[in-house]
Amino acid sequence: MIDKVFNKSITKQFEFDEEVASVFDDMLNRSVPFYKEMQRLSINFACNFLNENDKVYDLGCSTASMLIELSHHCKNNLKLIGIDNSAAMLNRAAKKAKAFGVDIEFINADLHDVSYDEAKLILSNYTLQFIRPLQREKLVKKIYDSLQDKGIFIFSEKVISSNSTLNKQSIDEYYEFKKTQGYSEFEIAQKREALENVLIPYTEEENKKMILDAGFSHCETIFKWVNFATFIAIKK
Ligand SMILES: C[S@@+](CC[C@H](N)C(=O)[O-])C[C@H]1O[C@@H](n2cnc3c(N)ncnc32)[C@H](O)[C@@H]1O
Ligand SMILES: O=C(O)C(=O)C[C@]1(C(=O)O)C=C[C@@H](O)C=C1
Repeated sequence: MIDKVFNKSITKQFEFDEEVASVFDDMLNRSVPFYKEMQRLSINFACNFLNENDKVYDLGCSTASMLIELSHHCKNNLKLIGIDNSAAMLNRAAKKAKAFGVDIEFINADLHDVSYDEAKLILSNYTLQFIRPLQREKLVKKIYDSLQDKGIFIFSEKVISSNSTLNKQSIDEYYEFKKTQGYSEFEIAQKREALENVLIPYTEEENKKMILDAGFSHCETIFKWVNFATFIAIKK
């Protein structure tokens, strides 16, 4: 279904509710520049590290697009677990996984309340940005603690620039991108307002610092388009 959520005046902050879930795949494809390329690259990097029966978690899995793609491209059999606190998203995720014949365990819970034991790979795309900063640092520490030695954390985030001029130019560039994807200026403005204080982006440097502070030995940007970045972090 086509995303028309912000075609009307907003009455509340952005939420991953039934209305958003029902159009979410279209929303992400049209709102995140190079979303498919980010998936392709993340999966190629991830597969190099994965062995038979490794456990893979996707934190904030939404409709399970990433886990389904991963299962199609990795030659090894994997234990796939998707976690999300939106029941509306997980309903769709379960139907999609069934339709694609992919075995995924879904957990409907807050990311703070479940353990990701013995993970070889943890994925989290555009989700940490929705976690309050103090909680975010704690969650990243938990991710680090849950990973096996030599485990990998791949995550994507909307990012800001610490340079205010470049930051403004980046936002303008992003809104131009949204227009090319068919969103009107009204829709763009409505969504911007709904996301205020809900989506809290860090700079690329802040993201890397948070990762290294949690104990990871290495963190690298594997993809970036203006204000969207994908990182890979390695546990020694
Ligand atoms: C932008 S979406 C993620 C997109 C998805 N990773 C993908 O690439 O298709 C963020 C997801 O995180 C979930 N989420 C946000 N905060 C959460 C929390 N505290 N616990 C569990 N899930 C959360 C939302 O319900 C939503 O489905
Ligand atoms: O910042 C925006 O306006 C966006 O649309 C980006 C973004 C994201 O980065 O997650 C925000 C909310 C939706 O989950 C889809 C895309």
